Amino acid sequence: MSGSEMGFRSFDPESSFFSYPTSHLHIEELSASIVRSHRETTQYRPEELQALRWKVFSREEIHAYQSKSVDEMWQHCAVRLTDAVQYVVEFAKRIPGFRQLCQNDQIALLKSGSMEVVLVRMSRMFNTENNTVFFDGKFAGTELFKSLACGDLIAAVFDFAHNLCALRLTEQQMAVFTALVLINADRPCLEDRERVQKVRRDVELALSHIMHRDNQESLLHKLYQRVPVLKSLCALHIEKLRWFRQLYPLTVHSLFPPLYKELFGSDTDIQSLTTH
Ligand SMILES: O=C(C1CCS(=O)(=O)CC1)N1CC[C@](c2ccc(OCc3ccccc3)cc2)(S(=O)(=O)c2ccc(F)cc2)C1
Repeated sequence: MSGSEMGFRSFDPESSFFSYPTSHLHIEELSASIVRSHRETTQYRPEELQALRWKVFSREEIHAYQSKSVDEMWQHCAVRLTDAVQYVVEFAKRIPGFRQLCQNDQIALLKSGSMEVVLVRMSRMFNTENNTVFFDGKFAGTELFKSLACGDLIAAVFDFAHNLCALRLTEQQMAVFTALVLINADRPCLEDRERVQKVRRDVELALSHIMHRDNQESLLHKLYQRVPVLKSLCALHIEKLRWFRQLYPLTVHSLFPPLYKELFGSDTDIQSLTTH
């Protein structure tokens, strides 16, 4: 092992956090740990999705979804989104660097990043050949979501999933990319931004390492280009939620999952994430 691969730890008296040139071994271990966490916290494995790929909704089934009321369909998607977010919370908690952050910063990163990770994970569930996404056990096109009355959000969600799916990331690349989406030192309300940046730097090294190993470094800039689109998608979701909440305040208040309201509602403090 060369000197740089050994990586020498130097204790930084100012902080309890070792500041060391990241060793090659540390990055390999971090990548493996993130991939393992991803595998343990995705609701469907790639081979399962492959098998389901052509299982599409019938015209009658699509009609049934389109006949749902706006509030019923919104509630349905809110419940599914909350389910998916809970898997993202579990994924985050299993990322070595994430666990070492203070509780408030873990919550701040999840509040601003969990939806983005769901949207990235959604691209695994996308079929670019017929522009459908896995939903409620089968693959659905945008027309199925008509009763949500937010066609621009759905079109943008599908567009993002299609473009990312077309990059054909491996599960390992997807895993480390979602960790990078989550661990972002520019998020609002972070107490120890520097510490988040240190963890992020290692995840960035892990992603470069994996893309280099797979001979796909050309994908890196395409991946980084997708990040601002994620941000705009989440802003559009919040805007639509505000519109929906004005029309159906009681549905949001009494029928939406508490975690959904805490994450995406007005700035209420997040109880359920801390009790996890
Ligand atoms: O794909 C997942 C999961 C990803 C992680 S996983 O492990 O692969 C299991 C599946 N999703 C989980 C939830 C899903 C979701 C995606 C975006 C979304 O945007 C915000 C929103 C909220 C309320 C109304 C409209 C839009 C809400 C839910 S979904 O419901 O399937 C859904 C899908 C498409 C669509 F056009 C609208 C909803 C995507």
